[in-house]
Amino acid sequence: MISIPTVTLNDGVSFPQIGLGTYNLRGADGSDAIVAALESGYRLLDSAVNYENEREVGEAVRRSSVPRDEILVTSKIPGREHGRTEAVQSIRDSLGRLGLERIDLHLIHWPNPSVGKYVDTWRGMIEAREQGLVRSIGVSNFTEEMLTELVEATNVVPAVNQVELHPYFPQTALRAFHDELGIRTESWSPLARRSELLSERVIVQLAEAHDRTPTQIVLRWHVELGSTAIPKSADPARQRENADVFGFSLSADEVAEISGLERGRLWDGDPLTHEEM
Ligand SMILES: NC(=O)C1=CN([C@@H]2O[C@H](COP(=O)(O)OP(=O)(O)OC[C@H]3O[C@@H](n4cnc5c(N)ncnc54)[C@H](OP(=O)(O)O)[C@@H]3O)[C@@H](O)[C@H]2O)C=CC1
Ligand SMILES: O=C(O)C(=O)[C@@H](O)[C@H](O)C(=O)CO
Repeated sequence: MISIPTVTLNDGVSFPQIGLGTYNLRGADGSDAIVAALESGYRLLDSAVNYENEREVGEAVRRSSVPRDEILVTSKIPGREHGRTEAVQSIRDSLGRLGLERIDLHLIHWPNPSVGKYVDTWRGMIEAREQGLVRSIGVSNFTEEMLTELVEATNVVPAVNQVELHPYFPQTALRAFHDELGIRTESWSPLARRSELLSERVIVQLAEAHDRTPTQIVLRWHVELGSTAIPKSADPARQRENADVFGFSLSADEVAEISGLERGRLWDGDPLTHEEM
């Protein structure tokens, strides 16, 4: 079994350096895939109300041989459930679907600035944490300005900001801001959804030099940046490949070479304009 090292979040919780994305893992196959990941060493699962797979995630947690306390389950509040009381209710509903007594990390999925309720939603998340419904609270797709607004309004710094991050979009400025505030960066679509990234010359050459796969080079780059990547794979062998990135390292020059692939967001996911309900 692979042992995935952890870091400590700003609320004292131990947080794995690699987790499993679960977007599109649904039904019996989805649940089997999540069990396989837990059995091979994954301890962090990333779900959301909008993935419509909280039942499968909860079932996988119960079916696996891993003790519940060792697993961190993440879910996210969708845009249509923004607001202070709505957030608490959304979390209760997620708990019901998951069949769990506590969610380990809960995030605001998208800020949806035109709706104007993310600060109230954050207040609801703080209440949910006080009520013991969730352990850690954080956000996703938040900009520097939005993070500042949350902290100024509530004095509570999110534990995590989960954002689009891969070698085509390294998020250098936002990561530096996270470091200043003590927010853990989490990378969504860390493999750029298996686009041409994995056949980029620099990635293939580094894979040959380190006797690793291109995917492992990309995921080790996330580790070197200090961001928790949550690659999604339905395949147990690829899940193991993705988690097995702690037996080698990349030099600062190699990290910089990979970051040189920067060209911007791959999808239309600018949180100032992209909204999801
Ligand atoms: N907060 C947010 O707004 C967002 C959050 N997310 C989260 O981030 C997670 C990961 O992002 P996602 O968009 O799924 O994309 P990823 O970058 O994780 O890429 C997933 C794709 O890569 C393939 N893949 C995985 N491992 C390998 C491998 N070793 N070799 C070759 N191909 C591989 C998968 O196929 P296969 O399954 O067949 O292995 C799948 O097609 C999501 O599942 C979700 O949990 C994603 C988007 C937005
Ligand atoms: O996967 C997620 O968490 C999302 O927010 C997705 O909706 C993502 O933005 C997407 O797949 C857009 O096509």
